[in-house]
Amino acid sequence: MTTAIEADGLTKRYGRRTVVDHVSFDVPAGTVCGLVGPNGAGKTTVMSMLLGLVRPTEGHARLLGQPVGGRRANPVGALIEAPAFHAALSGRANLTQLAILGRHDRRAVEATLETVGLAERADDRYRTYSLGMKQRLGIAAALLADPAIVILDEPTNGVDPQGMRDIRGLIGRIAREDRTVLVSSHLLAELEHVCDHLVVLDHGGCRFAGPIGGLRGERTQLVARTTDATRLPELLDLARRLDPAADSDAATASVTIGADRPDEIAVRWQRESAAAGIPLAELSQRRATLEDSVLRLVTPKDAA
Ligand SMILES: Nc1ncnc2c1ncn2[C@@H]1O[C@H](COP(=O)(O)OP(=O)(O)OP(=O)(O)O)[C@@H](O)[C@H]1O
Repeated sequence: MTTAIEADGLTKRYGRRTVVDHVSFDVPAGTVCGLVGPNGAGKTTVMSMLLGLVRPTEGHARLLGQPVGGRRANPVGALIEAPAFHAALSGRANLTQLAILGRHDRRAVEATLETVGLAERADDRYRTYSLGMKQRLGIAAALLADPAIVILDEPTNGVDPQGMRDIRGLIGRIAREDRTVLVSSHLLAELEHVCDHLVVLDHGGCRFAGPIGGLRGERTQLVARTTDATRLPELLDLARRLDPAADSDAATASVTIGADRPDEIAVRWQRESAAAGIPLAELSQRRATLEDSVLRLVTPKDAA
């Protein structure tokens, strides 16, 4: 399988601060890869290095085998930060200007307007567009040169739920056109249904990189509910002996733990709760969601 994006030890320091720390990952051609992590994790900086906009302090990147920042232009289109369009011009006029400036085929304007679902509103002024439409026009601009790789930085940021769904659908369509998409978000739930691959960043470091199946449903969780909410702290103490990352939820008087061997852990937990005299109403198993799995990889805010 061809590798579309190759990050090899990418590192960025600003003064003494390391904001991206030896990040390495490969994205196979034709896949959608999500780049996720909390605010400030380093997503934009990694994307900027892949685009040659920021020079790595160490490490290097290749796009379809070509070094980033080398002599040959990289086959990449991007939406990074807010797209800069002329408010008084229509979507079509804005794209046409960009096509002229970039010496792209003018027919690409109509094709990309279709792809991003803006053909019907193409003659309306940019300033009348919703945030979701503005982002889609930004994606259209990224597609003008017919790039093999598309890099989108937080394209759904601030967009309403319908707009988000439109953008997710669009990302799927772009990938089906045989392109590789790298898309970032601090909200995994937004991306999990469109991504094949995932790169998880936290405090500049790479916590996971690979096919999403490697994370999804990796662990089972046990949820125990007590009928006596005053005993919840004790139940949590017991749970933390089995899984230091166990967490409690006061609203449901329940405690959740991750368990690789759920049956064995359930028996132990039941026995120890009974010995401590904590009444359990329910002990159930559920598959950890992808978000649960990713949250386990990133440092909680209060521990940062
Ligand atoms: N030019 C710069 N000079 C100094 N520090 C910078 C610069 N650019 C980014 N940083 C810092 O690097 C860290 C990572 O920033 P980056 O924008 O890459 O994170 P992010 O994951 O994209 O965050 P967000 O989700 O908030 O956009 C932040 O702490 C940021 O303040």
